[in-house]
Amino acid sequence: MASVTVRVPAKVNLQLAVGPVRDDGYHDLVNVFHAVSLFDEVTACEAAGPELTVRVEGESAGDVPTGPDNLAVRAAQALAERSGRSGGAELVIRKAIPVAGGMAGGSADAAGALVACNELWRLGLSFAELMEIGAGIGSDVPFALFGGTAVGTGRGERLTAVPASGTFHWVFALADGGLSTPAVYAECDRLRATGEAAPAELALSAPLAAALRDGDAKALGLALVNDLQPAALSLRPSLSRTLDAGRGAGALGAIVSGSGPTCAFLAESAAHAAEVAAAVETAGVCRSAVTASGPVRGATLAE
Ligand SMILES: C[C@](O)(CO)[C@H](O)COP(=O)(O)OP(=O)(O)OC[C@H]1O[C@@H](n2ccc(N)nc2=O)[C@H](O)[C@@H]1O
Ligand SMILES: Nc1ncnc2c1ncn2[C@@H]1O[C@H](COP(=O)(O)OP(=O)(O)OP(=O)(O)O)[C@@H](O)[C@H]1O
Repeated sequence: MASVTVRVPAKVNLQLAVGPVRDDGYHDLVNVFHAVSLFDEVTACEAAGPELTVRVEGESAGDVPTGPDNLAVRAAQALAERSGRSGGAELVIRKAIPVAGGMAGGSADAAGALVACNELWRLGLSFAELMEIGAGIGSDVPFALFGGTAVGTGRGERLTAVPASGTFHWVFALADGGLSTPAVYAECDRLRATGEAAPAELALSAPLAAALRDGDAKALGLALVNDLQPAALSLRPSLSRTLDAGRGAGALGAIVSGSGPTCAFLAESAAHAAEVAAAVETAGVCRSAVTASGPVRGATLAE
């Protein structure tokens, strides 16, 4: 039976500037996404009937819904509706991206399902059409298709590539349990309403853009900024110990990834990343630590 497999990267946010809450409940952002080499794999298999089913494999499979709420199923459903084809497929997700970890794992699976089903069903939709359908599923989905390093405006779905040179080496400290993205945005609003946090300027950071252009990891480490970090720390105070452990191990930058609770550390080299990972694991401040590099391509058909 025919099947198509797509590999999709996780993201870390290098700059996450969050504006005031909008009437539709979303926040306007200046969101610099960076795709890293931590991948989920989505396989779409031909099915006999018109049903869309999903199976999830991997350590954290138990935390992922396997019904119509699964973001990969929702994406395949939206693709079927948009193309007028009543699609049937069995989706298999091999999960390596932490669930509810601030690394857009669910969005990656949605992007993977769009690319895989577009191919399996021979729909021939364009990249731009897949991006548009993806934006209807979640704000982070278009970037999982786009990949590389890019700035997202609006709610994060309007993307422009950001020039970057070289490879950056990362460590991700994975936490036990996740954080809810809406809850972290709501906490950010609350902290601002009480004066405990100040709203950011919605502009691409010039030092960050220069560091990316020059491939300067030291400068990039200093320029990392996440407006959701105070909110994630407020909801999960123990993350400050995780960040401190990475800084203590000589990381060039330490930041909560998106809405958290994963913490991201920038290292000087692959060897330095392995040292930082070992140090944060030994400090006992995370479930485990993994190394990765970026930027990498967005959702890509496997050979
Ligand atoms: C934190 C980030 O991961 C950074 O890239 C994203 O902004 C979140 O993107 P996502 O998980 O794809 O989020 P969505 O599924 O679009 O929205 C989930 C919820 O997050 C909040 N949300 C999301 C994006 C945004 N620009 N403003 C928001 O306030 C809203 O409460 C929304 O109901
Ligand atoms: N395929 C999927 N993989 C992971 N979670 C999924 C999936 N489909 C639905 N979900 C639900 O979405 C919630 C958020 O999952 P996800 O892993 O995308 O969070 P996240 O990485 O914090 O997202 P983001 O960084 O985009 O805010 C999970 O708690 C889970 O219930």
